Amino acid sequence: MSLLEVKELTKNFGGLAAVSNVDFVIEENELIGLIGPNGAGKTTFFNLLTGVYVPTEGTIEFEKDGKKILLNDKAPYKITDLGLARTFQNIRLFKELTVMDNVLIAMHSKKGSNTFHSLFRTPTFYRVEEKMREKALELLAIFELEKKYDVLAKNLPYGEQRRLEIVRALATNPKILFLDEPAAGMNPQETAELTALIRKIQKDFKITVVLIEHDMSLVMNVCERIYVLEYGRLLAKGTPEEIQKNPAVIKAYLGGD
Ligand SMILES: Nc1ncnc2c1ncn2[C@@H]1O[C@H](COP(=O)(O)OP(=O)(O)OP(=O)(O)O)[C@@H](O)[C@H]1O
Repeated sequence: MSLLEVKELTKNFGGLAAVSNVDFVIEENELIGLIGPNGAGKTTFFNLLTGVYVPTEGTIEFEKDGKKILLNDKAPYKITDLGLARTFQNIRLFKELTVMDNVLIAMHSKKGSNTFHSLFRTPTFYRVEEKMREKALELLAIFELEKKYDVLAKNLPYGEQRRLEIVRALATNPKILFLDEPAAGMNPQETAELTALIRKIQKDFKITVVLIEHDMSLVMNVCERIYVLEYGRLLAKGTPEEIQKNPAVIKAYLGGD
C-alpha cells in the first residue's frame, strides 16, 4: 500500500462540510502541495491527518513496517510517535525558552524518555541528553540556527522562528512532514531560501513533505504533485503543469467562467 491513504474523508462543523469526501494518497519520499482558496479546508485537512480533529466520515491509513494503521481516532502525540509531524500556520514555539530547549522538548515528546533515568539523573540520562543535544545542533545547523542555540525563541526574527518550527517538527524524526504555510509573512529572499531548504530536507532525510502554501511560485517550483481543494472538496490533482492548465482550478482562483 501507499505510505498514507485517505479515503472519503469528511469533517462537518454543524451544517458546514469543511472537508468533504476527499481521497488523498501519498508515497514515500514525495513533495506534495495542498492548495485552494481561503476557507477551502486545507488546515482542517491537516488537522484531521494529525489527530487534532476526529473525522466525521472516512478513513486515514498509514503504513508502518508493512502494517496498515488506522489513524482516525489516534491522539496527536501518538500520531507524532508513528512518524507524522507538522508545523502550524500561526507559529507555536515556547517563546520564553531557548532555541535549543525548543528542539529538545520536541525530541523528548517523541522518545518517551525513561522516567527513572530522568528522575534520578543517572549516567544514562546524561548520555542520552548529550546525544540529543548533538542531534539538535546538527538539525539547527541545516537551518543556520546553530549559533543561536541559547537565544530565547521570542528574540529570533520572524523568518528564523518559522525555520525553528520546522526544526522542531524534524526533531521528532518523521516519515511525513506537514508544513502549514511555511513561507507566510516571509519576504521573497527568505521564501527562496526556504524553498531550497524544503527540497534539501525532503531529499536528505528521505521523507515525504506535504505543504499548504499560498505562494504559487513556491508550490509550482518545489512540488511534484499538487492537490487542490475548494469548498472542502477535491477540485483537482496532478503535476504542477497539469494544475496550472486545469480550467476548474483557474476558475476557482480567478473567478468567472
Ligand atoms: N473549529 C472549527 N469550527 C467551525 N468551523 C471551522 C472550524 N475550523 C474551520 N472551520 C471552517 O471550515 C472551513 C475551512 O477552514 P480551513 O481553515 O480548513 O480552510 P483553509 O483552506 O485552511 O483556509 P486558509 O487558506 O484561509 O487558511 C472554513 O469555512 C472555516 O471557517
